[in-house]
Amino acid sequence: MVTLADLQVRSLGPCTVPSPLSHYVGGRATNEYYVGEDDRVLFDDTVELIQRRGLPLEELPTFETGGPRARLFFDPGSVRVGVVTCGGLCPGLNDVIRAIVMELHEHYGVRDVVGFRNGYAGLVPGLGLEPVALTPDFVANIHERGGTVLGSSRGAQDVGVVVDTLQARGIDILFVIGGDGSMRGAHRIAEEATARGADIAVVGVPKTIDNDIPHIGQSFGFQTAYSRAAQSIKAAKIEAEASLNGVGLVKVMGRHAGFIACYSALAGHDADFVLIPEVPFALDGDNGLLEHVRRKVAAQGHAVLVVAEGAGQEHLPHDGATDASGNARLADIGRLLRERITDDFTSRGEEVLFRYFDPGYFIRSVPAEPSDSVYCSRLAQTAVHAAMAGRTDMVVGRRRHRFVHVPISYVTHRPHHVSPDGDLWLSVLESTAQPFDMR
Ligand SMILES: Nc1ncnc2c1ncn2[C@@H]1O[C@H](COP(=O)(O)OP(=O)(O)OP(=O)(O)O)[C@@H](O)[C@H]1O
Ligand SMILES: O=P(O)(O)OC[C@H]1O[C@](O)(CO)[C@@H](O)[C@@H]1O
Repeated sequence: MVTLADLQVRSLGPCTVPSPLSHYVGGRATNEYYVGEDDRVLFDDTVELIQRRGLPLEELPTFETGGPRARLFFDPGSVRVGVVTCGGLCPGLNDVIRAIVMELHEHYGVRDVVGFRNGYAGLVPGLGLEPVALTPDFVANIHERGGTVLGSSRGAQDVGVVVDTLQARGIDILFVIGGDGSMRGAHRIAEEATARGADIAVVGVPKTIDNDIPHIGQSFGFQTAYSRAAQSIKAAKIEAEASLNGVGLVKVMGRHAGFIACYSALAGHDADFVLIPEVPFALDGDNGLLEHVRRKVAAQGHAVLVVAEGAGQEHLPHDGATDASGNARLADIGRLLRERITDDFTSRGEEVLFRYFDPGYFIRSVPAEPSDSVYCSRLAQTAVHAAMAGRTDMVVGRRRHRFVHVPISYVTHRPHHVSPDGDLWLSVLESTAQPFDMR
C-alpha cells in the first residue's frame, strides 16, 4: 500500500536520483496538462553555490516542480480538507483561502473543505471555535476584503491535541497559511501524523509581509504592503516639504528584515534616510544620524526618514518581553528617533516640525493588489496540486518564475535578509546554508 512517506519531496540530492514516485492510488484531476512525475528544477544560483563550496556536481539540490499530477493520492470524492491561517495579517490571505477552495472544487471535485478559526487555536477543542464550511459561495467575494475570514492567532498549542482533532474530524489534508512560526507548527503536525501512521498531508503557503522567507522568492502580500507604505512616505515628504525645517519619519514593519522599508523607499524616491535592521547606525557624533539629518535639513529645508521597526535596536533598552508565540517584542525605535531628532534641533536653538507616520497595521490589513492577488491564486493552486498528489511536510514557493515544492525545513531556518552590499547571491548563500549543512 502506498503511504504519504513514499511520495515526499526530496529537494536535496543528486538531480539524477530517480523520483520516489512510483505507486499511486489513481484518479485524475480535470486539468489540461500535467507535470511530469519526475520533473525537478535545478536553479543556477544553487549550482553556483555548490560549485563555490566545492561539492560534487552530482549533489546538486533540485526542487520538485509544482503543478497538477496525473495520478492522485487522495480520492477527490472522499477527501476531507482543512485550512488554517496563523500569525500576523498579510494582504492576500483571503485570496489564498478562496483559491484553495475553488481549485479543490472546480478542478478536483472536492466538496468537503472546512476552515479552522483563529489559527491553530481552532484545532484545540473546548475554545468554542467551531470550524466553518468553506464552499464556493462562502469564499466567492472574500478576496475583496483584507485580513482573513478565518481569523488568526499567536500562542502555543499542543501538537498532540492538534493531530487528535485532525484525526477525530477525519481531515486528510491541512493547508497552513502562515509565517515561519506557523511553518514550524506545520512541520511538527506532519511529523506527529507520520509517527502515528496517519496519512495526513500538511502543505504550507508561507506568508509574511516582511518578505524574509528564504527560498520562495517574494512572499505574497509584500508588494501590496510596500506600495501602501510608499503612500505614507509620499505623505511624509509633502508634509515635511511644506514646513519650515520639516522632518517626516515613517516607521514600517520589519522585525529582522528591512525589505518593506527599502522597497517602499525605492518606489517613490522620497526618502533621504532608510534605516533597516541589517545595518547598524550611530546616532551621535560627526557621522551619526542626528548630524546627517541636521545637515540634510540645512541643505534642502526638510528631511524624510524611513525606519523599519527592527532597526537601531542597539540604541534601546530591552526587557526580554515576548508575544504569545515567543517572538521578541521590539523596543520602539520610532519614538526614540522622534525624541532625539527633536531634542537635537531644540538644543541648538533651531526650529523643527516633526511629523510621525506609523502605517504598520494599515499596510498589512488591506486587500491584495491585483498582481499579489494573481500570485496568491497561483500559490494556492500549486499547494492544492501538491496535496492531492500526496505531498506533505512541504511549502509551495515561486523561485525565479517557477512554482516549486520546498521542504518546510528550508523556510524555517535563517530568514532572508536585505543584502546591504547589494550582493543578492551572498544572501541566497546565507539563507541556503543551514539546510545544506544539515545533510
Ligand atoms: N517553534 C514552534 N513550534 C511549533 N509551533 C509553533 C512554533 N512557533 C509558532 N508556532 C505556531 O505557529 C503559530 C503562529 O506563530 P507566530 O505567532 O510566530 O506567527 P508566524 O507564523 O511566524 O507569522 P508572523 O510572520 O506574522 O509572525 C503559533 O500560534 C503557534 O501555534
Ligand atoms: O502586532 P502583531 O500582530 O504581533 O504583529 C507584528 C509583527 O508581525 C510582522 O508583520 C510579521 O508578520 C512583523 O513585522 C511585526 O513585528
